Amino acid sequence: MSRWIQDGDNVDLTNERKKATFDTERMSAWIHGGAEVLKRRREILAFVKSVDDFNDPVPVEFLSREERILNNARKVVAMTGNTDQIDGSDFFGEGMYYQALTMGRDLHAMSLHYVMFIPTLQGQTDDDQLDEWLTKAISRAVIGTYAQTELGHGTNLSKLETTATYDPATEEFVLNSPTITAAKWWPGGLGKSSNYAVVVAQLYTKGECKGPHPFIVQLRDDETHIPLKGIRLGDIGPKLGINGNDNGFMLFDKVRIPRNALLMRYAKVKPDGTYVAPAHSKLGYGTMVFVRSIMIKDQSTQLAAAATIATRYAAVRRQGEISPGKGEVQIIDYQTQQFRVFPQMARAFAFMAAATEIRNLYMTVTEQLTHGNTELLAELHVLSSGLKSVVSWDTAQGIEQCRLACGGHGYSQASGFPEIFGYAVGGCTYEGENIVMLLQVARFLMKAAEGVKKGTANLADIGAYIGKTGGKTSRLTTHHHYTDKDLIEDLEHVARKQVFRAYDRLKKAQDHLRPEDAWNSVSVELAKASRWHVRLYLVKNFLNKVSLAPQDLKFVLTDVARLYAYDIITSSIGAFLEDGYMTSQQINEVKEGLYECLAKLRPNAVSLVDSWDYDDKELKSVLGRRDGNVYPALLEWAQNSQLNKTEVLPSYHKYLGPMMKDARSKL
Ligand SMILES: Cc1cc2nc3c(=O)[nH]c(=O)nc-3n(C[C@H](O)[C@H](O)[C@H](O)COP(=O)(O)OP(=O)(O)OC[C@H]3O[C@@H](n4cnc5c(N)ncnc54)[C@H](O)[C@@H]3O)c2cc1C
Repeated sequence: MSRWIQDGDNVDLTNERKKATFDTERMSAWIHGGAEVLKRRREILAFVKSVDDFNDPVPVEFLSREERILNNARKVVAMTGNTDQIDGSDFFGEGMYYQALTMGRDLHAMSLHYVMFIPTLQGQTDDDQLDEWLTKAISRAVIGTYAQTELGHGTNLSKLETTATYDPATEEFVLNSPTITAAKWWPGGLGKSSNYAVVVAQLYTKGECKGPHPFIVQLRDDETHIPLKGIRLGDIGPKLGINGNDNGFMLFDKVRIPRNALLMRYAKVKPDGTYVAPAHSKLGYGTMVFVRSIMIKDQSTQLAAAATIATRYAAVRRQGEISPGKGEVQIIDYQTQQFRVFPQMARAFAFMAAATEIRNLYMTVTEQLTHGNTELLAELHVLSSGLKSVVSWDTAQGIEQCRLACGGHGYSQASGFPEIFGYAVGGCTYEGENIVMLLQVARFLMKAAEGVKKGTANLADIGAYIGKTGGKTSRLTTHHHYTDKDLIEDLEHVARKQVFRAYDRLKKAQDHLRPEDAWNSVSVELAKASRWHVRLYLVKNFLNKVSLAPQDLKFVLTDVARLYAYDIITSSIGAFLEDGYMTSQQINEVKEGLYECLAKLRPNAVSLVDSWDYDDKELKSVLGRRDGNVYPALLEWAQNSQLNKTEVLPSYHKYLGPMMKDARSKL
């Protein structure tokens, strides 16, 4: 390697960092919730880096699936020995950082254990069950997963086919998969790792079906780990991403489980088979809401990682010329490049701000529920469903934009993008398919619109704009005088208009169609209304958070927040023009504002992404290296390829060599 010296063109990122107009360290503290949290995060990172078992001997993208699963399992066990250092059960806080550093864009044998199994036990068991199961789960004496989805049904829970039929003679439930489509399909860690699961099955008692309920079920023998009699289990095979996880399938053949396997915090079955219904029909949704809430943080972290890679690489990479004779240009100086990458950075900031809010709301609701208060449950359900949908969607698209912005090297696994995308895009589907989630949000919006029309609406915070009467035209004059208040009013106008457009169309359709058909016939408009509702929330929340930021950070954060909002407006120009609410001149003003933000963010870009404080070990991207020393690192990374371990591949000897030899002999 020493024979070839470094190309003098390679950019030292320290020069980029000197251009920043703010203090990166202070920005990092602001992002992470204070200097103390940032310090703790760094301590954890330093600790994890110091333990050999947490590190990957070779980059995981070079491993087979089995090797990846083994690699992850080793880290899980290393984590067990260090739980006093790292509490992996706190997925809002340190657990998340831990995830990011050690497993990153993969899930491991115990991911579902922490994200779904333990939270379900905490949320759905009665006191006796909690005593029995939580200690075992937290100590890792058992590894659990969450098995709800089936081969035939995921979204439509009411049509799940797995049955749990109560037998009062033995005080047991009989778990059964009557058909192939009843096979549980997808649960993380089910294929080979977990020995327990929360299984969702249709509860039958006294000849009546009471709908889907959660049961705790042992799947594998404690000693041998072989599936128990009557349970067929396996791995579902390779996927687009998350291949270090053994997502599994499972079929039951009349498996008997005790009565108290039913998680009985809300619904109960008495020994004689009498069913006791939960006090509130939505109480069982707690775990889903929890996971959706943490997903906002998780997704924003993935988009931030992608934006970090694309921004740093854009500062390193030189291509083409702007002024002849002045040498090749850092691609970050092209406006088109800024237009592609900076909005992704802005989105990641906006999503992180929302993640903090939704976390706080989740905590409040959980506290209220312990006192039997369900007042905010619906709001949390709507907000978490809508945010989950919009954020995961925009994250997936944003990652792809970042990848494209890195040209050919973005296509290499060395960039990190394939792993990031493969992981993040799964979030569009699990925990509620995105469109289905938007349609759930739309139910709330249609109810709110109905209330406004009838004068009975009682709209708190997030839905209040639906009941407002806004101006007929935008107040925007020039982008220099475009206040946060004006901007929010403009977005509120479009969101409100879409809510009532969907509502009016729904009402019209209901005149001649059955309610379900009417709903389906306007569902594209309904989903649109939900998207606007969520985007409005994201902008409002971000602007508000920025308005409370320290003065020295506020300048640059305002550019970031404005870019986020302007990008939303300029991506949907028609919505602002169609009813004459804005003129094309006003839209041009927004565009000017956007271009100005790009130019203002250019000198701050590298430092802004630095503020997320990713360590190279976390980022796992050759292109996104903190020191910008991309090219030698790419050559070194490629040496990991199995194909480079031999001078000539056996395939040459077996197929290609003889073919060419034969062809040569015939010339
Ligand atoms: C990476 C990954 C991990 C997963 N982990 C788990 C796990 O640990 N445990 C578990 O139980 N499950 C898990 N799942 C399954 C996941 O929860 C389901 O895939 C998800 O709920 C969607 O259900 P589905 O696959 O049946 O999609 P479908 O519902 O069949 O969706 C297919 C299409 O139909 C549309 N559609 C469906 N219903 C409607 C409707 N009512 N109105 C309009 N359009 C509709 C959807 O929008 C979508 O476009 C995982 C999935 C993935 C991808």
